[in-house]
Amino acid sequence: MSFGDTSAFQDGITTSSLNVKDRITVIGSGNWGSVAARLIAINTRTSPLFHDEVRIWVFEEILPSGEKLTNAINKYKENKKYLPGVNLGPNVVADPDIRSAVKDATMLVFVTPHQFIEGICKDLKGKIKPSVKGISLIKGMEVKESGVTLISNKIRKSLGIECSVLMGANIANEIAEEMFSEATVGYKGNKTIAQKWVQLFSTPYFSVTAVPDVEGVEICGTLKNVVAIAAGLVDGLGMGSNTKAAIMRIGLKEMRYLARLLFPTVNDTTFFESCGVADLITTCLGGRNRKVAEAFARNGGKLSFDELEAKMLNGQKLQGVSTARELSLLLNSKGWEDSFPLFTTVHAIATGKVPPTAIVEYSEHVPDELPPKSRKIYLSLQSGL
Ligand SMILES: NC(=O)c1ccc[n+]([C@@H]2O[C@H](COP(=O)([O-])OP(=O)(O)OC[C@H]3O[C@@H](n4cnc5c(N)ncnc54)[C@H](O)[C@@H]3O)[C@@H](O)[C@H]2O)c1
Ligand SMILES: O=P(O)(O)OC[C@H](O)CO
Repeated sequence: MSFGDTSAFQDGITTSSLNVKDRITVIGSGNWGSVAARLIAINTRTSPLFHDEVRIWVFEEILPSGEKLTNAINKYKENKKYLPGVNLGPNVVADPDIRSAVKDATMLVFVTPHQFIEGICKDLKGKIKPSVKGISLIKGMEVKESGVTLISNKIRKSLGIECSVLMGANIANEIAEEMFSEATVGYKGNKTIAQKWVQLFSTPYFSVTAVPDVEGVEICGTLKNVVAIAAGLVDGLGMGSNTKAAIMRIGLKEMRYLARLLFPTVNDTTFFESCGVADLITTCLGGRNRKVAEAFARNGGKLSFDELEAKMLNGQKLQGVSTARELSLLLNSKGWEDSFPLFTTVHAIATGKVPPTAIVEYSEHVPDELPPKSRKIYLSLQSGL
């Protein structure tokens, strides 16, 4: 049975075989969170596997109209701030209280900017039954002195629940407009729950496939945001398609190399799923990281990424700049900087240590093994750092 073929699931998972209907809560109501809730709500309205209602936890804020975002979502069935003009579905119910939002949920969908997951896990610790299943749509990671923690692993460890991931070439606004897209579920061990996630998300225009490589899927989604910053910089510098293609190729190579250093079990074939090369392409062509990086380069770095994010994204958050910072901590602590010139240069540019033009001023070489520390890889940072 093909995992992407949802019709076949009627044989695998039925209400009679499980005998319970799952209740879904989406944790996060930004741009992608709202679209994810909309996709899920389409399926819960029709599938006997799920309760009709989809709860969505909202980080409360006041709209320019003076209304609370939560009240506005419940009244208009629309997220006027993060997904204006799109009906979320009659069965989407917003709740600003995270503990009440997850009460009775059996399946939790985590979809917030990655910097907020620590606080969310603290709020939920001890409140979630171990039988609850989680899935993370969050593209990011946590780097501390103790090492790298992927967000799904943080959720697993903090809340003591199973956690899959869903990543892919998924610019949320396009999926809201029902343009055909693909996504990849990454799972560990439990195939049955992966099938259920596929069923929860799949629609005729959203084709989901599952692979047993949770780290591979998640690290692709996380690292491509840094490559998208590099792609936006070359756009802002007025360079052409060849340059951008070169950036994407080098970025993909660094993604693969780092993925294998951190998680040796990562499967090469994962890079050919939607979460890999397809997400890299769409983000470098049409994503927010690309867009803000282009503006950064056009301004010659005079406005910071934080300033541009606030000015251009109306509350939406970039993940690429913080991921570049986290990568820099990691690469520095491991002595791996020379092997990742693109990742390293993006961080140096974002922090103003070198100008945006530095993105094309290195000679690329990514060896198969860790290189000797003395190897000089790129030109710009020899003088810049
Ligand atoms: N937007 C996309 O096209 C897209 C597609 C695929 C994956 N993703 C990933 O999904 C994740 C969520 O992205 P998004 O687009 O839904 O969000 P977003 O960029 O629209 O972020 C804004 C969200 O952050 C919330 N927020 C602000 N301050 C907060 C706080 N202190 N605590 C908790 N929440 C707070 C806001 O209320 C809002 O819901 C990210 O990891 C992103 O990379 C996004
Ligand atoms: O808009 P971005 O750059 O955050 O990218 C959005 C998605 O991750 C694309 O799959």
